[in-house]
Amino acid sequence: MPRRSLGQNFLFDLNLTGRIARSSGPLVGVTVVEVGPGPGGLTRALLMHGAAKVIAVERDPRALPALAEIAAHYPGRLEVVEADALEFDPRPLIGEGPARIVANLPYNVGTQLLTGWLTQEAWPPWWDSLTLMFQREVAERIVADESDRANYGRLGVLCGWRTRGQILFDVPPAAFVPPPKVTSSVVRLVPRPEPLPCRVRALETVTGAAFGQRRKMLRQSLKGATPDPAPLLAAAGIPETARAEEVPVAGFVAMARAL
Ligand SMILES: C[S@@+](CC[C@H](N)C(=O)[O-])C[C@H]1O[C@@H](n2cnc3c(N)ncnc32)[C@H](O)[C@@H]1O
Repeated sequence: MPRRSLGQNFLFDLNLTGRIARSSGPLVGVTVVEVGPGPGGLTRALLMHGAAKVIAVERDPRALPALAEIAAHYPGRLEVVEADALEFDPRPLIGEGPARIVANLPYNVGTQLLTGWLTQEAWPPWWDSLTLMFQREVAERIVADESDRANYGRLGVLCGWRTRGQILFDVPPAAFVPPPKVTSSVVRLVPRPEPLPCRVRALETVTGAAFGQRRKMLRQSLKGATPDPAPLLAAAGIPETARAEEVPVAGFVAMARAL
């Protein structure tokens, strides 16, 4: 029985799992880290489409027998780790060559995992792309910039700072077992090789304050980050009367650098 508390909505449609696997980019020679393989529909597709190795990190031990069966079909290419992906670092298991992350993520921890992958200090990161399934509304927040004020926020700034992202396609609830309440979307994010330098912490402080009171002018909302926001705004060339949702990613980075 799928467990709601673990965000278990499984995919069995071979066309769909194949489409997700292929949309991550050419797989031959690539090591894929898959979070939450569950019974292994997407895992199997990644292996069928040529991934050199899949490191599958699953928290639910009930999925292990099905994954062991897949591993037996692809000797030496599937490594299953029973762990909480929020705490597990796959890097020691990755050998030479390109690595990437592909996952139909558990919705309850999806954004937390994404934030973890985007906030590591070392950049470019160890992965060459992220191909991830989210609820449609979360996907829209991930790719939003200031031209999409309804969805632009902390997540959009973080993703836009370090990656280029796009929504590839939607997946209807009926494609999952059991069906979730909302439409899902597959998002692909590719690291920017040289994002504007700034400290992750400073950026999080600035965006937290600015979007925490998004209807207020920045000269007010940024008091959550610094007692006197005026010099910060001047250094970044942003009017004191601007609101968070009007400021492009580069503006937030400039403020974080001045903090
Ligand atoms: C949305 S299901 C996707 C399953 C499978 N990839 C598929 O597409 O059919 C999410 C999976 O993530 C697992 N999971 C939930 N929380 C996890 C965590 N913190 N670490 C690792 N796996 C987790 C669940 O047990 C479940 O198998």
